[in-house]
Amino acid sequence: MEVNAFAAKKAGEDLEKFNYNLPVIGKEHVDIKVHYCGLCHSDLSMVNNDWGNSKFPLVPGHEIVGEVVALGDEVKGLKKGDKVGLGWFSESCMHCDQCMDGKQHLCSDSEGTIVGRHGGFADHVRGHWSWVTKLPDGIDMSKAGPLFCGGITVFNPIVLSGVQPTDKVGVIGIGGLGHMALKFLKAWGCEVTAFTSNKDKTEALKKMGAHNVVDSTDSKELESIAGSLDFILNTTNVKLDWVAFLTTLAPQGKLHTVGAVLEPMEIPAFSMISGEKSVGGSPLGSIALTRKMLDFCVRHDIYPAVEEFKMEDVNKAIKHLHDGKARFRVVLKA
Ligand SMILES: NC(=O)c1ccc[n+]([C@@H]2O[C@H](COP(=O)([O-])OP(=O)(O)OC[C@H]3O[C@@H](n4cnc5c(N)ncnc54)[C@H](O)[C@@H]3O)[C@@H](O)[C@H]2O)c1
Ligand SMILES: [Zn+2]
Repeated sequence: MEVNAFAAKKAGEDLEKFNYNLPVIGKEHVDIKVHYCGLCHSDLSMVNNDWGNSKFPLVPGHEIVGEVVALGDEVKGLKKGDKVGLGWFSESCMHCDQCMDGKQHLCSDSEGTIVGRHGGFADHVRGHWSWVTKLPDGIDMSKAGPLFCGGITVFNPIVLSGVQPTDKVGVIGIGGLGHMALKFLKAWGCEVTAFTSNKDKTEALKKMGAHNVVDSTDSKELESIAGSLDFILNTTNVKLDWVAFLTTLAPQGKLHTVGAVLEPMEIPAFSMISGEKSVGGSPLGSIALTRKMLDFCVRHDIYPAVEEFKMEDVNKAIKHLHDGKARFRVVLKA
C-alpha cells in the first residue's frame, strides 16, 4: 500500500510531502487509516534529532486515532472498521519478562512508532495488534489522540507512585502533558499546584483544576511552599533548580520526571536523604493501563484542550508549538 505522509528529510528541516510503500501486511499487524494525530514535543525532538536516534526521512506522529482498514490473520481482538489509537510504542517482543508481566512499555526490544519506522503524520500507519488499542464507545475522536502519548505518560506515574486523593501534588510545565496531568490529578481528588514560567496562563490553569499557581522560576515563591507537596511531576525538558523543587516536597515526597530533560539533573544526595525523598522517571505506561485511562477519561469527561490544524498545515502547527503558543495540545486532522 502506498502511504501519503509528511516527512523531515534532514534534522531540523520543515516537513515535506513524502510517499512510501508499506510491504504486504504481516500476520500480527494492523493498518490504521489516520483520522487525527496529536503533535507532541517528542515529535519536535525527533525531527531535530535531539536524542541522536532519529532516522531520516522521518515521518513524525505518535498520538494517532483512526480506523482499522487491514489486519493480518493472527491479530487478536480487532476487526476492520474498529476505531483505535496508537501511541509512542507500536511493537514489543511479547515474550520477555516485562512483556509477559504486562509491562510491554518496559520491553528492551520495544519499537517506537517513529523510531526507525514511519508515524502518523500520514494517511495510514501500521502497528502490532497488541499496541493498537480499541477506543471506548462515546469517546471524542477529535480530542483522543493526545491521550495515547501525553495522556498515558502522565497517568502512569500517578498510578505507579500511588498518589492518594488526600495528597498535595505539583505539576511543572503546563503544556501538552502538564495540562492533562492537572486534569487527571484534579479528578483524582488532590490539591494541585501548577508550576509555570508563564503567569499569563494562570486563569486557564485554575479553570483546568489548579488550586494554586506558582512561578517555577521564582525562588521566593518556591520557598513559600517548602515541605508541602507529596508528589511533583515534571513535564518540562529544561534545566531547573531541582534542589528548590525537592525543598517543596514533604518528607517521603517524590519528584518524578516524564519530561526528557536534555541536561543531566543535578541532585545532591542530602536533598533526598533528609526527609527520605526520592527522584524517579518513567516512559508512557502499559497497554492495560492505557485502556483503563481511556475509560477514566470517558467517565470523568476528561479531554485535552486541543487546537486543530489540517495535516497539510503541519509546518505551521510545528512552529506554533515551537514558539510556545500551543494551548494546550495541537492535533492534526487528516
Ligand atoms: N517520558 C515519556 O515517555 C514522554 C512522553 C511524551 C513526552 N515526553 C517529553 O515530555 C516533555 C513535554 O512534552 P510536551 O509535549 O508536554 O511539551 P510542551 O512543549 O507541550 O510542554 C512543555 C511545557 O513546559 C513549559 N516550560 C518550559 N520551561 C519551563 C519552566 N522553566 N518552568 C515551567 N514550565 C516551563 C513550556 O512553556 C510548555 O508549556 C518533552 O520533553 C517530551 O519529549 C516524555
Ligand atoms: Zn509523545
